[in-house]
Amino acid sequence: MKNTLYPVFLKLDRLKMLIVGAGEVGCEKLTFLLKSSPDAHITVVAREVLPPVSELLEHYPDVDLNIIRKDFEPADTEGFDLVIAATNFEDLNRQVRDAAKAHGALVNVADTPALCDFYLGSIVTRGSLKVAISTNGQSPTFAKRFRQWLEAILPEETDALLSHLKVFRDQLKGDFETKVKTLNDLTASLVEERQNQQTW
Ligand SMILES: C[C@@]1(CC(=O)O)c2cc3[nH]c(cc4nc(cc5[nH]c(cc(n2)[C@H]1CCC(=O)O)[C@@](C)(CC(=O)O)[C@@H]5CCC(=O)O)C(CC(=O)O)=C4CCC(=O)O)c(CCC(=O)O)c3CC(=O)O
Ligand SMILES: NC(=O)C1=CN([C@@H]2O[C@H](COP(=O)(O)OP(=O)(O)OC[C@H]3O[C@@H](n4cnc5c(N)ncnc54)[C@H](O)[C@@H]3O)[C@@H](O)[C@H]2O)C=CC1
Repeated sequence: MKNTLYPVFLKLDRLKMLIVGAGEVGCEKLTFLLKSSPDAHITVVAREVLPPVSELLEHYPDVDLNIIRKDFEPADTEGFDLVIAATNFEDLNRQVRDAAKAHGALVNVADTPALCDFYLGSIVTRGSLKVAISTNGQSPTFAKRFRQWLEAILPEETDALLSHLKVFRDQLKGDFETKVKTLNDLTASLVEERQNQQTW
């Protein structure tokens, strides 16, 4: 099966996100979102809210997380750029999707991949480096395990290396072509030395 998804890296501090449903799945999505993007602006609308969701407010004291305990109404999706439907009712999730689409948002429907405009991925972070993993919806568990494997093998000094490269990059003189060649020559050993060292 060909994976035609196109990954992008969203600046969630500039967007408004709504999550409808705050059970196991809403909580999981929210936890991973905040872990990666604690500067996100997130509103949660749910009839009932699991305690771990409210506890996130203690874990991220500066977070812009607005938890509203109420039944979902279509008007709740107004003004949001991204909407996640994570209730335990398929029909309700579809209603959330329809309302969100009518308001121009991109939608993720947790129980129905066919209705999703985007999927959430497994995420590995090492300072400035971020790797997003998707299995095309085939096996989120594989995505999770692959994340854990990458987390285990990525050296701690990865972020320091990126910082050094940024300093070097800023100091480079010459035209674009010369800069590209210098940076490629400098980093060639990263690929050569590591090739065939680690396998999945
Ligand atoms: C399509 C997608 C839509 C979306 O949610 O965005 C989707 C859909 C579904 N997930 C289901 C189940 C599980 N999901 C997880 C975990 C994760 N799910 C995530 C993403 C995605 N899940 C998107 C595709 C990603 C891709 O392309 O690979 C991760 C990566 C990111 C995140 O959630 O933030 C996160 C791991 C985070 C991490 O640890 O790094 C686990 C494992 C666990 O929790 O241990 C299970 C149980 C085991 C199993 O079923 O595999 C079900 C069945 C529900 C049911 O049966 O009722 C559906 C619906 C369906 O497939 O029909
Ligand atoms: N994408 C994914 O990674 C996964 C998706 N799922 C699917 O996600 C869905 C949700 O599962 P859980 O979180 O375990 O369910 P849950 O029962 O723990 O939580 C459901 C949430 O929806 C809220 N809700 C229900 N009716 C509502 C209404 N009218 N208005 C506002 N909020 C309402 C509940 O109060 C609760 O907060 C299920 O359909 C499940 O199949 C399950 C596992 C993983």
